[in-house]
Amino acid sequence: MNRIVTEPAPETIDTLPEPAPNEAEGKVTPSMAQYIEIKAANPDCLLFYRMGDFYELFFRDAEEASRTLGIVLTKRGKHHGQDIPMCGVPVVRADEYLQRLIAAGHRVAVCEQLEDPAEARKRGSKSVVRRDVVRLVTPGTITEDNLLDTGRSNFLLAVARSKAGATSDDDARFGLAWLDISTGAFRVAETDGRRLAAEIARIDPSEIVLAEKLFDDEGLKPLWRSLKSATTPVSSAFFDGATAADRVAAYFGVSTVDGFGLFSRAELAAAAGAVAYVDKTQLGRRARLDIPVRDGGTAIMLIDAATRANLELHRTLSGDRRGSLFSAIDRCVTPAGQRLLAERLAGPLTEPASIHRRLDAVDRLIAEPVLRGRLREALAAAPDMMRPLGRLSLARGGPRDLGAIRDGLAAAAALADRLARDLAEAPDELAAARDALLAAPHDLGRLLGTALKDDLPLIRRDGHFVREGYSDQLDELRELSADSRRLIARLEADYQLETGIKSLKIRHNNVLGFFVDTTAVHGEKLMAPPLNARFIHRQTLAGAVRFTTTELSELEAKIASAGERALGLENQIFDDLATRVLTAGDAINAAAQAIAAIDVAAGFAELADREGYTRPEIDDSLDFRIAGGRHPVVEQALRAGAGDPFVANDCDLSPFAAGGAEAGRIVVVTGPNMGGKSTYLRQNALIAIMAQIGSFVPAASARLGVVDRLFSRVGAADDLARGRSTFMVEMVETAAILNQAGNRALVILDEIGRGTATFDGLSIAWAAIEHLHETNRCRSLFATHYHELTALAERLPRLANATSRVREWKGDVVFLHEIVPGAADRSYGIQVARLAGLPAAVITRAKQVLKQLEEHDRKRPAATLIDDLPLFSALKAKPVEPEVPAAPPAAPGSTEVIAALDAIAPDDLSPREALEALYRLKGVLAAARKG
Ligand SMILES: Nc1ncnc2c1ncn2[C@@H]1O[C@H](COP(=O)(O)OP(=O)(O)OP(=O)(O)O)[C@@H](O)[C@H]1O
Repeated sequence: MNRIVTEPAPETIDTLPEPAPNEAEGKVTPSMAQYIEIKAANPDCLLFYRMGDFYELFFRDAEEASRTLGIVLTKRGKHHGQDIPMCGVPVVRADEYLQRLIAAGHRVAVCEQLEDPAEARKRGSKSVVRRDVVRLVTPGTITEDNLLDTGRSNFLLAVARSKAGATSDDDARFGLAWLDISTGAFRVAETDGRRLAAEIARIDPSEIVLAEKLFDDEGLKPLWRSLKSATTPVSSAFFDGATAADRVAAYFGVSTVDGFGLFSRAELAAAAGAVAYVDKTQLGRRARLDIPVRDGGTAIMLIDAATRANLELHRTLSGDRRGSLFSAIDRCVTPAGQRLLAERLAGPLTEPASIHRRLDAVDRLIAEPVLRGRLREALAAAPDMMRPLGRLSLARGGPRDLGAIRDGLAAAAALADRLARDLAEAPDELAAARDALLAAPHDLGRLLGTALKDDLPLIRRDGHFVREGYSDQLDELRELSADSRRLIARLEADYQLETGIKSLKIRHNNVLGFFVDTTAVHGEKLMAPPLNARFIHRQTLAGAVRFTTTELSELEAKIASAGERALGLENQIFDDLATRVLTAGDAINAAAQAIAAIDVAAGFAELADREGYTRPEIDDSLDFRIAGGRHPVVEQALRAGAGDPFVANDCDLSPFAAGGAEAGRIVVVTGPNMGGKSTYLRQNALIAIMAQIGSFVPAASARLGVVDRLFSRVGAADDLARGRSTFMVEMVETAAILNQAGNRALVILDEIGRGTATFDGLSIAWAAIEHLHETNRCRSLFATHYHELTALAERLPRLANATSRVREWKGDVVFLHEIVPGAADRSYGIQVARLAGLPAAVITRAKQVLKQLEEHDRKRPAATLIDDLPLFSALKAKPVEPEVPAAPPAAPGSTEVIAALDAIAPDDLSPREALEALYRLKGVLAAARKG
């Protein structure tokens, strides 16, 4: 790392670990003692130790940071005879380095100088500049824009467990409290052990805090380990149930939390843990938080982590936003809108009325394209107000944050005006947003408009952000310093005249202040009488000599004092404006949320209009009838690529009279590789999600009974970190589905069982379908290459087959991507392999092998196999008991052999007859195998 030091370092007495003579004997210098003390108080953080213009890191911290950041590791002095490793980052670029450290999973304690080094010097030459940690930077508690993703909330989640009355871990109640200190959002919910993982996946926190005991709990360790979020164990005292309510009340400055609504013990404990952790990391600075609200809980579609990942809701499996459902449906123009959309996508609703409330707003904005265009224009001019508000509450805000509130309030006024004027009989959601915008503190917006300049600096330290005309006093001081500058210019002209040196200049730098600058030749003249009476020598450089004069020093003092007073005044004005903003914080936040809600509704309307989506019909039934459905992401990708149209497909999983009103259909989809099976499965799941977040859907029509839980088992990936092979992961996910799906769930299973030997896989797939049909009784889509499974439709009344059509043309396959009723007989795997470029020799050989295998297979077709299965003989007679596990497929011929064995009475046989019986048995088996 390059360091250019142009001036003496401001801190001279406190240059930490300079080698001191006594260190060799094991003693430490006062500055080292200070470092060690602060580091000891923050053992789990990298310590950013402020020294002048740098944050320095020492010892192991330095080694760790230099590795993570790729910056040079140097050494500075000795400690107990050993070199002290050191590295540093410039304060001006600290954010960038912090971001990388946080992303790499570190926590950073920022230790600042709390006084001017000159102050410390006054206490004696040995004294050390006072320093302390002012903030812990952790993944869940950041507020800076460049550390955050603008379109994503940054949640800190606190998890508390209450075992009261529970008999097992699954029964234990878990309190969840999650907050985003950058926006103030604060929610709580309660869940049980079974739903905990799915809830955490929905919240998608950046950091989780929990009591050490919970962190070390053997039963929960696999869950913590599986999470991407940083997990931070803290003392159990953070979650102490006895003081939780008081702690939360104290944070909000109220005497009781009763006014916030009813919270369970577990929820309160979690909320207390969350605010205690905020206090700990912000070191007493009070982050502005909304009053905690109980989250929808049961009114939200539960989607587990694997399903979220597989369906690529927020990001693709490779971690990109591009290619995800989010990016396909995001037409928001504000960061707050994007965050709200991401949150809605994470938790689709399950109450038809709430869904329709959102759909009504979208519907109306589709019907009013001119108004929508105007609203979106106004929205685009609205900066994020939530995060600036968060920073101001933590005294971390700058002039641009005040500017964002000013511009945000102006946009809020324009939006409110537009809605009030142009939208008669507004649907509920838009009416509520309009009212929140009307109630925003518009006077304050106007005040900020008169107080702040148009273009604002990032930091307040150097002033220059208050507009002329706002404060008479400030204007006077500015005038004074402008006057003084004019005086200096006049002085320069006078000196040139007096000395006859035309090149004489008055200049300024930070070390000398104002000075008279001449060349070396002219310098001689000024140092000689009579001019030396006026010009006092300050500095001689290679080509220049510098002087000062009494008038110049006086003027400088005047300018400095006017500048200092002006700066002081600007800072006072800043504090005053920031206080006013914080006082109106709740109303500003409500307006910011209203802006986000309008943005999402208008974005959905834009999306539906441009993409030809329709309004889904949603109710409490178990229907699932989609006509002309499309995959929102693939459709857009095809259009952006070769421009191919997406082939729309129907899907009907609705119950029907003969199948029982309380159970949906299962559709088994077979068809060639590349035929569009996976796309079809996913598109139907995505349509359900889109409908339930309140969006129109890519279909000609869609009638859906709400889905309360969505499961998917698609794609295959191993999880070596958790010691699970691909097949094991598949089975764990399948087990979760079969154990948990109720009749309101939607289940998407893609190629179950393909990760193992054919018969094992087929048997598992088989049994899974039966279980879904008989026990889970939920709406399901099942894609498979086991064509044998299509025969199940004859026996399971609510099972239907669908297949993806292909056309064969001169030995090639053409994929039509049409999903039609019926079953496929082949997979065309070899044709697809040829398209993929497998060597011709391999293709030819594969065809030979396939032919032989098919001939062999013809001798025992699938139907015979099914008839052989004891389960199916039983099924014909009476329905299967749900709990009875399906029997595996029997080996061909076993029934006949068993019957023949049954007929033998060994005690009645001579040895010769026994031998003959054995030959007979072998004969029966051979005959059965031949078919
Ligand atoms: N309805 C459709 N309209 C147009 N193109 C489609 C459609 N469905 C799928 N495709 C295209 O076909 C490709 C293959 O689809 P998909 O992966 O769904 O096939 P699959 O049947 O699941 O294949 P495999 O059995 O090999 O997994 C997709 O990447 C997509 O580009």
